[in-house]
Amino acid sequence: MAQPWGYAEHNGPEKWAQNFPIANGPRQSPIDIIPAKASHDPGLKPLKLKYDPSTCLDILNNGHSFQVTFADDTNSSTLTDGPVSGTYRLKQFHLHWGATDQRGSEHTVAGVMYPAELHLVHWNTKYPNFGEAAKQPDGLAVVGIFLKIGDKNPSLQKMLDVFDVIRAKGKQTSFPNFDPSTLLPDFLDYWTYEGSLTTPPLLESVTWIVCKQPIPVSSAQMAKFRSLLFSAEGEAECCMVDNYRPPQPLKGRSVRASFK
Ligand SMILES: NS(=O)(=O)c1c(F)c(F)c(S(=O)(=O)CCO)c(N[C@H]2CCc3ccccc32)c1F
Ligand SMILES: [Zn+2]
Repeated sequence: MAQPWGYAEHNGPEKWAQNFPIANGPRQSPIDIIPAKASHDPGLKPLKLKYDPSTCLDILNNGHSFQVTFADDTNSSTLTDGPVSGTYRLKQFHLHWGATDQRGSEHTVAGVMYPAELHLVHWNTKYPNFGEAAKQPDGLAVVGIFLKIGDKNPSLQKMLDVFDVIRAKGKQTSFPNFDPSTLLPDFLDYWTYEGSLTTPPLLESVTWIVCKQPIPVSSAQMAKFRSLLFSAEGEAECCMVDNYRPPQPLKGRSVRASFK
């Protein structure tokens, strides 16, 4: 069985290529986004995100992040337009963050790291399900939203309020009627490029849509994110921090901007 991957010295991003050789592939994520080098594409449509809170199911500590999972058996919560064609269904969202407020995002902007980055993972409904879509070059679309230290975020607080129940790996609790629209920035200007999952299996099936405008999070809320554990109950406690992959080589890819 492949050695379980993680973010520690012995099983972290520098070691992933041993079990997942695609880690050195041509369209890996994340990347450093250099705004001056991104080309404005007037053909890019505004992002259309339609989320139905009744599709929200539960929140889980999966040992790599926390993820909020959605019912994806109908087109109730979808991403359309933007850089994609067709309809992509919301599967889950999760977060990456650092051990301090100075690091934690996966994408960087001209080398600047944010304290955290939210990912809303969607799959292309031209394929039968997430697993099949994840194997296709146009199978997934992930919306990335940066978190920036500022005011307390009441929407993030709704998740933080149940963190005591999901502190250890494998813990899950129902999380009904959460509206992910409340996590979106006011303006949905974005950069987009062809990339991959940023965790194993690192599949090169993601159209990345990274929003320029961050959402606020307080430093106290960031500290609460760091109270989660990578470890399961009964194991030596290991704080869930620095669960981010660093930027990967662009390898000739272009980054387009939806804005001037
Ligand atoms: N940054 S990212 O958007 O590339 C990305 C992650 F970074 C990440 F951690 C996860 S995960 O499910 O929390 C753990 C790995 O499976 C997923 N989850 C995806 C990958 C595999 C899978 C299977 C079912 C549902 C969601 C996912 C993910 F798409
Ligand atoms: Zn992610």
